[in-house]
Amino acid sequence: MKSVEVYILSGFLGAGKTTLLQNILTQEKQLERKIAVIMNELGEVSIDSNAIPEETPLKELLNGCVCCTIQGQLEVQLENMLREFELDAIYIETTGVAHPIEVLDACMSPLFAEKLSIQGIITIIDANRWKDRSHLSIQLRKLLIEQVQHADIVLLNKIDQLKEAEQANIVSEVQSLNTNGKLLMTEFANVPLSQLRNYHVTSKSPHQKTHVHQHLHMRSFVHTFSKPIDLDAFEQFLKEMPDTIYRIKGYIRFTHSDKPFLFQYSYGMPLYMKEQMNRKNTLVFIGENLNHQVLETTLLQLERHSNDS
Ligand SMILES: Nc1nc2c(ncn2[C@@H]2O[C@H](COP(=O)(O)OP(=O)(O)OP(=O)(O)O)[C@@H](O)[C@H]2O)c(=O)[nH]1
Repeated sequence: MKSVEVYILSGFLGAGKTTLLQNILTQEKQLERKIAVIMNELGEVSIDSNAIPEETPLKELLNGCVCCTIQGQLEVQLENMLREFELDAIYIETTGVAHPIEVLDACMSPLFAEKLSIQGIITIIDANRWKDRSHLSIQLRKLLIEQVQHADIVLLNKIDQLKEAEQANIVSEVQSLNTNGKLLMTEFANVPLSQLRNYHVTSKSPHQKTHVHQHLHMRSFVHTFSKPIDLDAFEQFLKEMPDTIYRIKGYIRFTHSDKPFLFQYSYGMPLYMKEQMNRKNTLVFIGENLNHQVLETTLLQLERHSNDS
């Protein structure tokens, strides 16, 4: 029986893991390979799963991080995948705060020794965030560095947002942290599959098994609006919200349009994309030390204010 290739996609919140996965799936489809995806999200709802084509087998691990609280569930899902489908490869998209080595550990269970062939860890970095990482907490900086150090391939993404001189600096920083890995620079995670395949896991140096999240207090918060929101008021909310909210994603309906929008926010940058399908107006917030009560009250006020006439 041939073994199924496994790729682990790692990288901080909003770095471009889902964008990368979409690019990969398009290319894999052209090669007519049978692919499955395992997606792990910190929150209780998954927004990214809508980005995966319907014909691709998908298992979701929600409401916890695969590298600690739900490691056992990853093993179960891998087993289910192998039982249910004839596959060429499985891509595992980890949460933005996962420690890739612990995800690797879960895949290396003796249960799968003959069935899985672990191809490696692909870490994607948001080049801008990397440049400004001194603004992050020590724990987050440490996590970013470890995601780079343990990667077999590092994609330095969002280089469209960097000046050329900055690129050279970041390249040498990343190379000095990971001398064995391969470094590629990307825009919108655009990379030929041939550059990502045929990489085998190098022996990993031991790492301190710190449960980063316990120190980070990284939390997710989900809110569903029942009515449309005023765009200006929403943008004002984004400006005023705590800067420890690193990531927002979901669907939102505005008063000026009858179509919902897919909303993405990472590292201060909002992005709105009109959706054709009807979606529940649910946003997922991910951040450190989120005060759920304050956030809930503010969002309810925003909804009331948007609908006062
Ligand atoms: N300007 C720019 N934006 C990008 C690039 N790559 C991705 N993005 C945008 O960055 C945002 C986050 O990208 P995702 O692919 O969802 O990031 P992610 O790592 O899957 O995010 P999480 O799952 O929340 O951790 C989206 O709005 C993307 O369109 C890039 O190279 N340049």
